[in-house]
Amino acid sequence: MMENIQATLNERASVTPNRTIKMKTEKVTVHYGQKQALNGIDLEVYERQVTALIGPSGCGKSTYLRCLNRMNDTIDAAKVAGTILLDGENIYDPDLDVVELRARVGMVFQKPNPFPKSIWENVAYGPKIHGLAKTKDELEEIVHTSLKKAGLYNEVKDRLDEPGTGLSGGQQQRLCIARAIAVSPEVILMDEPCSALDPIATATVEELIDELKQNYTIVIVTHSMQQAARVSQQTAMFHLGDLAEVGDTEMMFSNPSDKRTQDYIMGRFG
Ligand SMILES: Nc1ncnc2c1ncn2[C@@H]1O[C@H](COP(=O)(O)OP(=O)(O)OP(=O)(O)O)[C@@H](O)[C@H]1O
Repeated sequence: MMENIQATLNERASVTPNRTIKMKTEKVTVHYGQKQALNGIDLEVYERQVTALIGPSGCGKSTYLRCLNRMNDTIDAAKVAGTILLDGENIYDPDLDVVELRARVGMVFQKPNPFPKSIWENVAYGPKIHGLAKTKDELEEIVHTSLKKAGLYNEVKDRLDEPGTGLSGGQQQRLCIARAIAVSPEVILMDEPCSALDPIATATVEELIDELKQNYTIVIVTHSMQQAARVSQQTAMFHLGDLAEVGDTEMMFSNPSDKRTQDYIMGRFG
């Protein structure tokens, strides 16, 4: 396992780290009723980089991800406390519109979830409700560009009026990525985006994530150590609601300092 991850790291082109902070959380806690799921998370997410959240099942990765665009607000039992900043601005500021926030910080889920509408409508819906296009031509342009950026255009350009749900799983996930891109997000949150995909579709989505980081800040929850090593520049290891360790992905996998990270990467638990 470790040799494979090391080989993956060696294959990666070396990247100059960008240390512009896009999002920052301070002392973030989440309770579901009486149960505390996050115990005070301090983490910085860097602009135009991929941050991977790893850790054993139930450690709070998805809960943390949902903090970043206030998706926990949609769960009645969830109570979030602490500070969450986007470009230095508190995302709970009363002046900040939550619908606007979720356009700036988009989300792609584990299971591809296209709307039961045409491929075109799936992508056009967001720009329409956010009033991003003044004319039909502009809307058309956004749909085409988003599908291209999601690496799906060539496969669907002749059937844009067919249902999104008729695509393969991997295509559906790229359609969901196109839908997220269509509203010009700054950050894209991905919750195990490849877990329902086969290895070939997974490789396509991973390549896409690598390209997307040129324009977007990405935070991805993954159970796959290989995937974290392949796609991310920063890795955050969660354990029982704590942030066990965070650092440069290469450093985390080659020389983790926390025993919990070592054990997890070596496959001793989780
Ligand atoms: N809607 C909810 N209501 C109550 N408890 C929840 C809810 N969502 C998550 N939890 C609890 O919070 C803790 C963290 O869950 P979370 O889903 O964030 O972990 P995770 O690391 O993403 O897990 P997995 O890798 O299995 O998806 C778990 O104990 C879980 O049972």
